[in-house]
Parts: sequence; structure tokens; C-alpha cells
Amino acid sequence: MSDTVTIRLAKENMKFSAAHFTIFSASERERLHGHNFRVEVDIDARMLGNGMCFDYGIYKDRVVALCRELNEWTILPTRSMHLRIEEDGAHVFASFDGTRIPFLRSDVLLLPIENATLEEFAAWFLARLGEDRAVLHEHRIDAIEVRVFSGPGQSAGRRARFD
Ligand SMILES: Nc1nc2c(c(=O)[nH]1)N=C([C@H](O)[C@H](O)COP(=O)(O)OP(=O)(O)OP(=O)(O)O)CN2
Repeated sequence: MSDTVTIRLAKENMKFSAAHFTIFSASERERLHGHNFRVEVDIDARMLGNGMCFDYGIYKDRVVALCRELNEWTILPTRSMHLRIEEDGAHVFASFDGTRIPFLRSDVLLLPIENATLEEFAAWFLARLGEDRAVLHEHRIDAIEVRVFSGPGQSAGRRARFD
């Protein structure tokens, strides 16, 4: 029998509510709207004896904490090729296709992603979960896949292997 296992974490509290708009091109975007996003994480790891792999409780807490970081914000991408972000005191201005869109700085979360999409949110979670390679090695974790849902039946997943 293989000595690897996939732990799936898809707890009810792995969720965040946020506003966003997807940018499709230099001239097409959605209006600002929101979702109750959900997050699921699959972690491939090696069995450590004693009939178990690493204690997945560590990652339950970590995923919920990351969800809290994104909760109740308007999320703007700072790496978009079509959106220019300017911070000006109490405001953030997002310039798109000749229009300067104002936001309150206190309502905005600027994320280092290319677009406020499911696939980029999934990549953000994956980067945060995979940032400490020593911990991944300690827990004998070989791969992580993060799937972000904007609603039932609609999600994007990103996967990384850690050799
Ligand atoms: N590749 C991607 N394409 C699209 C994304 C995305 O993240 N990646 N996102 C959107 C929209 O933001 C999103 O689909 C808007 O939600 P919408 O589906 O319109 O509304 P609901 O979630 O309520 O779903 P319904 O089908 O309307 O019930 C588009 N493309």
C-alpha cells in the first residue's frame, strides 16, 4: 500500500466574503460585486507511522486565518496589466480604461495578484500555505492543491509540488 495520503480540508468556516471585479481585457470588466467565497485544500503527505501523517489541525487553523485576512474587503489586484492603483491618503484610486474609480482606503485590500479571479485567489492561498518549506519538509508534505469557490459548482484550483 502507498505510504502517501491526501488530506482534504473543506470545513464550513473556510470561507470569506469579499467584493471584486474580474477584468477580461483592457476595456472589459465586471461591475463591482461580491461573493461568499469558500476554500478547500488537498494536502498530499507521507504517512509517518502510528497510522497517521502530520497533524492536519495545524493547516485547519492556517487556512481559516488566511480566509480571515481576505474577509469583508474590496479586493483589488496590484499586478493587473489593465488596472493602475494609486493610494492617496484616505482613498485608493483604481484607473481602468480611462476611468478613475475611487475607493475608501479603509475598505480596500490590495493583493499582489494579476486579477481578482478564483484562480488568482487560489494561487494566493497556495503561496501562503507553501511559503515555509522547512515546515512542509518537517510534515513530509509533497503537494498542496487549493480550490476557491465563488459559489456552489464554480471554482478554480491551483496545485504545487514541493520536492
Ligand atoms: N477564469 C475566470 N473567469 C471568470 C471568473 C474567474 O474568477 N475566473 N469570475 C467571474 C465572475 O466574477 C463570477 O463568475 C461572477 O459571479 P457569477 O457567476 O456571475 O454569479 P454567481 O456566482 O451568483 O453565479 P450564477 O451562475 O450567476 O448563479 C466570471 N469569469
